[in-house]
Amino acid sequence: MAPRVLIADKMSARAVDVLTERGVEADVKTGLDRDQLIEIINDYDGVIVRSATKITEKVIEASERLKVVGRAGIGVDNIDVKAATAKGIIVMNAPSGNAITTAEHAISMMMALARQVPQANASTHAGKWEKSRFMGMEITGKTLGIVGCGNIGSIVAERALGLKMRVIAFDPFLTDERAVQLGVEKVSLDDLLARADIISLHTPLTDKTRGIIDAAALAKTRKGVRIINCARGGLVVEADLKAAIESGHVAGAALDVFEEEPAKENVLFGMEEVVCTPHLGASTTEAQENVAVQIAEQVANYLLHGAVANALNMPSISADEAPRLKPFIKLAEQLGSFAGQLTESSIKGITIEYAGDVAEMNTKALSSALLAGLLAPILTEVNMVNAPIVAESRGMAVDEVRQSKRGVYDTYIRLIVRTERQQRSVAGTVFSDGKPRIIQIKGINMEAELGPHMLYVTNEDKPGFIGALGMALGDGGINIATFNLGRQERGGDAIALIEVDDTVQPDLLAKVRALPHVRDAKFLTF
Ligand SMILES: NC(=O)C1=CN([C@@H]2O[C@H](COP(=O)(O)OP(=O)(O)OC[C@H]3O[C@@H](n4cnc5c(N)ncnc54)[C@H](O)[C@@H]3O)[C@@H](O)[C@H]2O)C=CC1
Ligand SMILES: O=C(O)C(=O)COP(=O)(O)O
Repeated sequence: MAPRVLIADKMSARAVDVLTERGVEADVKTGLDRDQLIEIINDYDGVIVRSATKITEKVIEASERLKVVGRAGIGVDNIDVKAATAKGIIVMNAPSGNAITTAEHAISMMMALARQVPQANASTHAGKWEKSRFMGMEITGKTLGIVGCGNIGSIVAERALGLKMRVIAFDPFLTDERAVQLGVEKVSLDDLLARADIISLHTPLTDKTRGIIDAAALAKTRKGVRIINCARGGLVVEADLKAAIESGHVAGAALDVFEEEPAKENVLFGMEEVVCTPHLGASTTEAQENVAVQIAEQVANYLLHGAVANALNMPSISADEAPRLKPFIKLAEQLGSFAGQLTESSIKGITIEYAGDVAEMNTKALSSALLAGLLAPILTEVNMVNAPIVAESRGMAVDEVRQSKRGVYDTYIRLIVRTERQQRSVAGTVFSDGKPRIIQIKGINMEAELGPHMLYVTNEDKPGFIGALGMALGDGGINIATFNLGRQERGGDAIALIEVDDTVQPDLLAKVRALPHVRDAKFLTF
């Protein structure tokens, strides 16, 4: 059955074209309220939104089928990424398609502020010809302070330098090299506030950036400063900005985004010094086409091929590597699951060894799959998306080791699990048939393919064990599909990994455990 995607906000029709061309069913239903969305969300494998539709925890909770939320744009503050992660739903955005357009809007806003274009326009249309009322500010030689010098902030910086401005930037993650490359001066926030003639905000809205321009920050700015916000409402405390404009300290502000959107009312509305647009930053034909195509391609690639790009809660897997990675993801999951089902005490830490070709693959994705397999038997609601966070929150140390080929196998993954009581290891490989095999357990070599029902027996290598086990299973009505044996040395520790056709019930398992030479027996499912 073809995957189905809901397009819940108005966007370029190219999104539908791209999805349908690739064999994904697309429905466009915009303007749904929360309850309407909850009612239909179960009909879809994916949903694509812009900033209007809120993908809240309630929507996520209601969705049993949803696998991916796509954002046709950058900011994902309308999506509960945490709730999606917990449920294994990938959240992806289109991080570059509207950056230029948004940067251009910030520059337009700066020009509009400097020359009071909107006010002069309204006045002229009204037939007033107020030539002496609109005295502007020349931009050349002025200092632009950019808060948040990422994708958009960098483009604004480049454009502003072209306008012969001096550009200073505050961004804790901006490297010295990047600042030099861009031609901006890296400064502290206080320095920026003290020196900038114009301040333009380009950070996401986070706990750290919320209210970054408040009364205290404004008090540190130069008299006559102008503020531009084309990032997110909430970065500027609107009431504080209003007060600073009224006092004459701030000369003007240009706002594309507001604390509450859609902004039908706002404390800043009606102020002569304030230029507003209704969240138009990304609204050009070019940008809208870019983000619609990009997100539709990403969502389709994920639903059809398991390729992951620009996800906020999952390592990337390219469309090229997805098919090659697939059997190794299965192997990693199986290794994790095998160890997880055997582990009875809390896991202190694990080491994942990637040897040979697999060491050159996307080990981040493989480790996520392995952790999901490992934690799934212990915890509910764990998956490849949230497993690394779950492991971290449980204080589980995860070490990755990459090494060149060792031993007879070209490539293999070995998992070592350390619990309070013991250390356990299991290794596997993928054969040329694309099927994963377990090749070593506790250092004992074997070659076993895991089926849905497996019996794992540890025993002493003594004559009679195999016959007794076969009899016990036969008496219990259990058919053996495959039988894999391995031992440390003659007469030493031995293991048997047996695929059976049905569930081995606890009473039969107890009988197997009671057989001579058996140390332990576990029934495992995959
Ligand atoms: N008005 C509109 O229509 C649009 C608004 N946006 C918004 O623009 C914002 C920036 O987008 P991008 O440049 O693509 O994001 P980005 O992630 O490339 O850049 C954000 C930058 O902010 C920096 N940053 C994070 N915390 C900071 C802090 N506490 N102080 C200073 N800098 C900090 C980061 O290091 C990063 O360099 C986002 O909030 C996005 O939602 C994006 C597109 C359209
Ligand atoms: O991409 C972003 O972050 C934006 O803010 C653009 O929002 P929009 O898609 O125009 O509702």
